Amino acid sequence: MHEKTIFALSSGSLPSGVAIIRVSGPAVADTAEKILGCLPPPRKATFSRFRHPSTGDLLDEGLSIYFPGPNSFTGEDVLELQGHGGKASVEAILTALASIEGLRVAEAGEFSRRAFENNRMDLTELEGLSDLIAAQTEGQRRQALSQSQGVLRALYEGWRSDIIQARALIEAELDFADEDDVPGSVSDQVWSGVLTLINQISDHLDDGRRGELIREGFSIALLGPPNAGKSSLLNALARRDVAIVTPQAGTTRDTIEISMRIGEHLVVITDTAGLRQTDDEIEREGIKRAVQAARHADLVVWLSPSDAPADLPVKLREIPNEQLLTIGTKADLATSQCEIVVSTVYTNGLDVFLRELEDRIDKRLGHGESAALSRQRHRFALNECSNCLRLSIQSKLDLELRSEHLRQAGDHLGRLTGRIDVEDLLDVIFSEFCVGK
Ligand SMILES: Nc1nc2c(ncn2[C@@H]2O[C@H](COP(=O)(O)OP(=O)(O)OP(=O)(O)O)[C@@H](O)[C@H]2O)c(=O)[nH]1
Repeated sequence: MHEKTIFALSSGSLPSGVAIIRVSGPAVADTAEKILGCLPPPRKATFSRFRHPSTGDLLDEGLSIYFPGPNSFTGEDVLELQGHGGKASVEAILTALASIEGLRVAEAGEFSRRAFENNRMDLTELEGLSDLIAAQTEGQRRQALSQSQGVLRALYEGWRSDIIQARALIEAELDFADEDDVPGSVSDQVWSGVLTLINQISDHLDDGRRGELIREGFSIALLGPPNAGKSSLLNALARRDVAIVTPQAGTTRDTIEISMRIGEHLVVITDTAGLRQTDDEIEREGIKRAVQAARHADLVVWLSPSDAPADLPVKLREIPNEQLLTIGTKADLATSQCEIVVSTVYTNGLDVFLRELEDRIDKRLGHGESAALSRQRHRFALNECSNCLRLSIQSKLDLELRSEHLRQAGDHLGRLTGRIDVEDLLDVIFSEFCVGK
């Protein structure tokens, strides 16, 4: 239980129609008495006048809602004041709250941190909540919402409890090994269960980074020879002049990125330097970066000008087919062999090109049909868990050692949901949150 009661503006930037100020902690009832004159009935929106606790001056009027702990967002007593969203109105209430003994302004993510500490949410649910607030696309919203509702928590806690149960059986076998009434074959069942679990974790990890790509953005690199029209295409997609376009070959030297939505997903598109042999040191560095961008991209679009078709250079031939899309550019100048052709001068073909991109992205990222891990942190913990499980099923090892590997595997999952040993992680995780959340 925290001694201090915290408060902050929890709604968005001001001015706004309505502003919500949230107060959480042991002094909520006292605060309500001082500001509202009484504690409102639990979980009922109540019309209230907000007054300064010492002068009695009317500051604003609106709704107040009291959520008694532990059934509140933070698990503590919570009071929400919904007033007018003017800067001065909000400032007056925040100042009045600050004048009350035992109250202080909340730090970024502090309400959520209290929710975690009071077992209202686990770490994956809180990360989902943080992603939900940051979500810009339908895909991100859907993924974040289901994560905040506990899809990953349920999955990982289920796996952890399977491991704990397996370990209990092994420990029993160790304890009663000398007694006749414990069948020696118990452990055979346990290890086949662990093997199933290893396969489930491996399927969950082997998802083409779907959840991470939905969250961070699917990356597309535009590559081609100089003057193929890469920067023109980037500008057409962005609908603004992001990159310099000139008739001079080799205009783009560095990589240029834009973020945009395609269909339901966030996409990061990178314009790159045209690929050619050159002695120019700066251009060579640009080309090196272009090749790197291609290797890291989830999809490479190769631009082949219709009036001077260009094959994919040798150094890019290792890119798998499903990660490559060749399009013909400058369709207004000549006929192209490519299935998809665009002209940025007459802006034709762009809709077909965008549809193709959307199809490919949807195929890779899906529509949130199954729970997907969404952070490197999850991947790391699951890999570690899986490694420990693999060690545990090695029959040549001592049973005690195998049980210890099981314990470690469970602990990696416990760390993932925040059930154990995460103090060092919390500052990093909650710093992602905004004040008031
Ligand atoms: N006719 C025609 N010209 C185009 C089209 N797209 C681009 N161009 C012209 O082609 C030239 C090169 O275009 P950029 O978009 O700079 O080509 P780039 O591939 O980025 O070129 P680098 O920076 O040299 O790699 C410019 O003069 C553009 O106006 C098109 O669809 N049709």
